[in-house]
Formats: sequence, C-alpha cells, structure tokens
Amino acid sequence: MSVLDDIVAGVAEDLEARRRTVPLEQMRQRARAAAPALDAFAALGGGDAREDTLRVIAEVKRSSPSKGALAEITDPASLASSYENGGAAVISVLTEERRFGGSLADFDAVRAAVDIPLLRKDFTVDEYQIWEARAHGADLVLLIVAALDDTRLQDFLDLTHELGMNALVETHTAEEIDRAVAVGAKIIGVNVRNLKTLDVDRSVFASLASSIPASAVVVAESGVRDAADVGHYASEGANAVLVGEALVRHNDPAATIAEFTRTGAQALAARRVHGKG
Ligand SMILES: O=P(O)(O)OC[C@@H](O)[C@@H](O)c1c[nH]c2ccccc12
Repeated sequence: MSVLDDIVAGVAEDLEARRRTVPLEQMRQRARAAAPALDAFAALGGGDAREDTLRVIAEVKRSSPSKGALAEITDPASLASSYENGGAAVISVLTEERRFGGSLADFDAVRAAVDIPLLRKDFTVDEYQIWEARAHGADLVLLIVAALDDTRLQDFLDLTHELGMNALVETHTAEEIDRAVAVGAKIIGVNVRNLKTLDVDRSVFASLASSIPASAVVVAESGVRDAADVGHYASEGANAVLVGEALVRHNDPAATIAEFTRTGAQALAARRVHGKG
C-alpha cells in the first residue's frame, strides 16, 4: 500500500466517525448558514495575467509523514496572523490528524484570527468533507487528482464551485494535469513531492508547469527552502508557491513571506522581459 493509500484509508475512517456525530444533512445546513466564501482565485491573481506578483500560500503544518514533527505550534491563530501580516495571499491549514497532526480545531482558530482566504488542506475523498469545509468557513479545498477517479474529481470540483469556493487541484504528472484541465480546474498545483513515495524532486515543477493553460493559476507546492527556490519556481511559471516547513521552522515567518514575495516578483518581471510571461 502506498503512503497515499494509507493516509486516505485513515481519513475515510475518521470522517465516518464525524458523520455519525453530525450527519450530512445537518452539515449542509451549517454550510448554507456560513458567511459566503472569499474569492481565493482573485486573491491568487487569477484572471489578471499581466501582474508581476508572486503569491504565497502559507501553511500551518505541525508535522508530516516524511519528516515527523516540524514545529511546536502552540498557537495556530497567532502563527496565521503573522502570515497575514507578512503578506500571504492565502493561508493553508492542514486538518488531517493522523500523519500531519492537524485538526478542524486548528482551522477554526485560524478562521477566527484572519480575514484572508483559507484553504482547508486535507485528503478529500467524500463530498461530506466539502460541505464540512464550507461549514467551517473555508474558501478553498484541496482536491488531489491522484486520490480521485475522474467522476469524483468532476463531482467534487462542481460541488466546490456550487458552494462558492475554489479548489486547489493538485497534480504530480502530465497525465494528472490533463485530468485537472479536463474537469475545469482553475487553480492547479504541481506538488513536487510524490505522495506515493514522499520523494521531493523540484525539477518536476519546470517540466510540468508549461503544460498548464495560461487561464489557470499555477501553484508550485512543496520543497521551498528559501527565497532562491521561490525565484526558481517563479521563473519556471509559478503564480504562487505553497510553503509549509520553511515557514513553521522560521522564527520570523512574516519577514520570510515578505522576502519570498519580493524575490518572486523580481523573477516574474525578469521572465516577462524574456518574453515568457
Ligand atoms: O512543507 P513544504 O515542503 O513547504 O510543503 C507544503 C505543502 O506543499 C505540503 O504540505 C503538501 C502538498 N500537498 C499536500 C497534500 C497533503 C498534505 C500536505 C501537502
């Protein structure tokens, strides 16, 4: 069984327990009563291709299957506030419990603390989680192409849009990009970490980003260690970078985000001068 299969099995079990406590119909009512979703597509620069702004999606990430505990996050709300102050466009909050140490309680704490769009970062395998995300005030959900067949990918993306949210549709291969584009994904992530083996290969980004249509927001996911990595992703076609470990391990995440944004903008401007924008 791959790491991804193993995580998905645990996620499915945990969500059934939550569904027994709050049945789908009740979760739907909560979702319908929630404040409307913020426009994460716009916050990520979608629809405005001429802008030389590199967006940072800053992640609240306690641990990971590949590295174990990353940081002692005693107050996710204050971490998220420093992300917001540093200029993050979107904040991602891991809610997967078993391997990433996340929770919906972390998500709620962050939602109460910041005003920018929030990504509920989890392994979406059931429509219940999409209603649940909206009920908790999420603006974006994660749809991992490798974990979904085409029917579910399409259904989940359509439901996400119906609820006024956006999806970060995550890919790792050229075939997965084709599938993401075919269902109408507007925000496409290339995760340079293979979720089946957990190996990171930053060169995956450049080889895939160019095949994503210009109308979509392109997000480089994983493996950002420093501003130089951000610059590389931006010069290879990223509109945004999703960063976890480098921010939770850093003692001044706001300054780090500001630096990443600056370096990314310079790389995008240089790219345009060279006629690739
Ligand atoms: O900590 P990093 O290397 O900056 O990575 C962040 C993010 O890309 C990573 O957490 C991630 C990307 N896709 C995921 C899917 C599920 C869980 C986590 C992820």
